[in-house]
Amino acid sequence: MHVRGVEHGERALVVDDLIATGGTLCAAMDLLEREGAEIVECACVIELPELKGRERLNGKSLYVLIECFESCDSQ
Ligand SMILES: O=P(O)(O)OC[C@H]1O[C@H](OP(=O)(O)OP(=O)(O)O)[C@H](O)[C@@H]1O
Ligand SMILES: Nc1ncnc2[nH]cnc12
Repeated sequence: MHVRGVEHGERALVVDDLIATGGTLCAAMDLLEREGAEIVECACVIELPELKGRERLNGKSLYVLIECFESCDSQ
């Protein structure tokens, strides 16, 4: 991942298509925070709640459109 053009104190919304373990969102937040951004919220289209990615976000607000449980896979 690569960050450019982030100014200290800027407010950031981190958007990804999917949250599974939360590793990707955490890495993105770490990178932005190191550049001085303030993460306001995260948003994803799909959450796989059973992988508990939300718990890795240090209490950061996460908005999702669809929660997909393992039982969704076969439907
Ligand atoms: O919450 P995590 O466990 O980090 O997983 C979520 C990430 O996994 C997928 O990307 P992937 O690395 O599979 O590649 P992609 O960008 O090609 O979709 C997805 O697009 C998220 O970015
Ligand atoms: N467990 C998972 N299922 C589907 N897509 C993914 N992308 C990253 N982890 C995934």
